Amino acid sequence: MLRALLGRWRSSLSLLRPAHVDADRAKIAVAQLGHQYANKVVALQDVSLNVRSGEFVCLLGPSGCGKSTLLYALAGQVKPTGGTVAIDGKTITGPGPERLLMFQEAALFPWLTVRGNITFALGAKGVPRAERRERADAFIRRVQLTGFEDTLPHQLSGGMKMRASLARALAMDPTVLLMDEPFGSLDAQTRIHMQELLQSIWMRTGKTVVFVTHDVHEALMLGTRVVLMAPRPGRVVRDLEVHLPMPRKAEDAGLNEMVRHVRELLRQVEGPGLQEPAPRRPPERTASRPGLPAQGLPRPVR
Ligand SMILES: Nc1ncnc2c1ncn2[C@@H]1O[C@H](COP(=O)(O)OP(=O)(O)OP(=O)(O)O)[C@@H](O)[C@H]1O
Repeated sequence: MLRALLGRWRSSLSLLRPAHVDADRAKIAVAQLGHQYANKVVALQDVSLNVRSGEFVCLLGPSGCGKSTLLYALAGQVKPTGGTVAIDGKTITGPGPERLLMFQEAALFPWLTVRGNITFALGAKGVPRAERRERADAFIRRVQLTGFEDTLPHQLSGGMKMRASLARALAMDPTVLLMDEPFGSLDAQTRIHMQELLQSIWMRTGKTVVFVTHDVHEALMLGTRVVLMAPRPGRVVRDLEVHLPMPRKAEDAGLNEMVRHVRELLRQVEGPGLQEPAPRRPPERTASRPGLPAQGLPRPVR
């Protein structure tokens, strides 16, 4: 019995392997990235990370380890103080239409319906008026919101708002989707539902996704790769490929064994001196978020 359990544990952990991706084969190539904020906090130090096209990479780590700073540097919203980010071999200098950033807030225009939010975004992208409605409805179907096309955001639940936001993001057709704890404010059940939905959409569309989370289970449920980060200074400490088959189920035994193992790895890399809470963010960072219909639109440079 014990031998069987040990065997199963070993076999699921063998599905977690160090990642090695050459920069010249990468969709996203991050090289020796560093970022120091004006208050001298070193949010990132010497971060190098290569992401293949079509990978689902989860940035995982405790509060303050620089996950969001790295994500915003990929979006071109943070100008790093050192190093480079290249997309398809071209160094980025700011935001671009091939990358789209999604936040925890759904950021829908409150006066527009679900369909209206999407057709507005399609209009901004230059899609002809005649095509917008049909395309919007196709994405509404994809996120399972059929029947809510004419509903205003305040009439939707948190999960439904997030689905509408995801439909709008997909309608913009970026090749890279950058997601900053998008399901962080949802209840546990809705969160699992959203994870399953996102996974099935990712499997069909093959988008490159970089997804920030501090939830180990979420990272292993979704990621083909998990990048473990540690704070002060923010850095990458492990880069692991997850070879668990997809689609994954939240209660899958192999997944949950892996979760326990990665939690232990995180405990080791965090160390005793890192348990103190991270300094609070300055107010301007969050103040601009509520109600900000800002998918893909410039956010303040931090
Ligand atoms: N605008 C800013 N000005 C100064 N320091 C900042 C700013 N934004 C973040 N920081 C600091 O940079 C470090 C990394 O922050 P970041 O938000 O990137 O970490 P994180 O891992 O995403 O944290 P969390 O999980 O809490 O969102 C932290 O110490 C944070 O206090």
